[in-house]
Amino acid sequence: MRVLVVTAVAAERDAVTAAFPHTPQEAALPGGAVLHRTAGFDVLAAGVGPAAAAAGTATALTAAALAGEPYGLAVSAGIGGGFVPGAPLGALVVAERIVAADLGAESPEGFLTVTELGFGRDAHRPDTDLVRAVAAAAGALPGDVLTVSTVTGSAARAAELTARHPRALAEAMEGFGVAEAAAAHGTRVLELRAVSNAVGPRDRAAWRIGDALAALTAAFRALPAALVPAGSLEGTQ
Ligand SMILES: O=C(O)c1cccc(C(=O)CC[C@H]2O[C@@H](n3cnc4c(=O)[nH]cnc43)[C@H](O)[C@@H]2O)c1
Repeated sequence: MRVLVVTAVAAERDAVTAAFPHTPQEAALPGGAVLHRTAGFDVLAAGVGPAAAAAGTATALTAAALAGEPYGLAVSAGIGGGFVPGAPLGALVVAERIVAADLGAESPEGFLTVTELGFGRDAHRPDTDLVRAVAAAAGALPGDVLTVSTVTGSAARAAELTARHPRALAEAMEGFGVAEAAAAHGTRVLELRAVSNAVGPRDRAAWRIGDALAALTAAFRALPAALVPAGSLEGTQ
């Protein structure tokens, strides 16, 4: 089975495909997005945010299903903000839970999750064995990864998220969208983030994007070893 990897931007997509020896083959999806296919992994730069991620993931999963070659796993991957001190710059984080951290409602008593409001779910829990295998193979830290629509830019917001999600190691903007689309197809999901910046007061000059992209490439070099025993790469080359 093949693996679908969904990133936000092209630089992240290219960091993933750089892990593999062959030049990726390009394949157009309905609607015009382009998959980069290599060594059992199809990588899609679907855009920034959960809506773009869900739309791109659903399109790729549907196209594969209609072609009679469904994916065995969808992976949300890219750079992300790390909560200090648990996830320093350059660290890799694999999601134990993929959490929609700002999907819900404010109330005088505090934030209400979409689950508390009675609609759908506010978190997906990837397969525990798969998470453990990826953590061991790639040297990734297991913890919660938050999906937010607005990048955290203040100490107060970082503290609020940490109080609400004490197991959070990273935040990014796409994981929950990928996970919702994967769940709709009955496809397993993972989220893998390389930490480019600390979650907190905005300081774009301090982002270490190059180091994080290099960590992402290293993680995907290690990933096949973790996925073969789990059956996600059987029958691929
Ligand atoms: O400017 C560049 O060269 C560049 C190269 C690769 C990626 C980027 C991005 O800006 C990616 C945006 C993407 O990154 C995630 N992200 C990173 N840090 C955070 C954060 O602190 N909070 C939330 N999201 C973060 C996010 O998933 C964005 O989609 C630029």
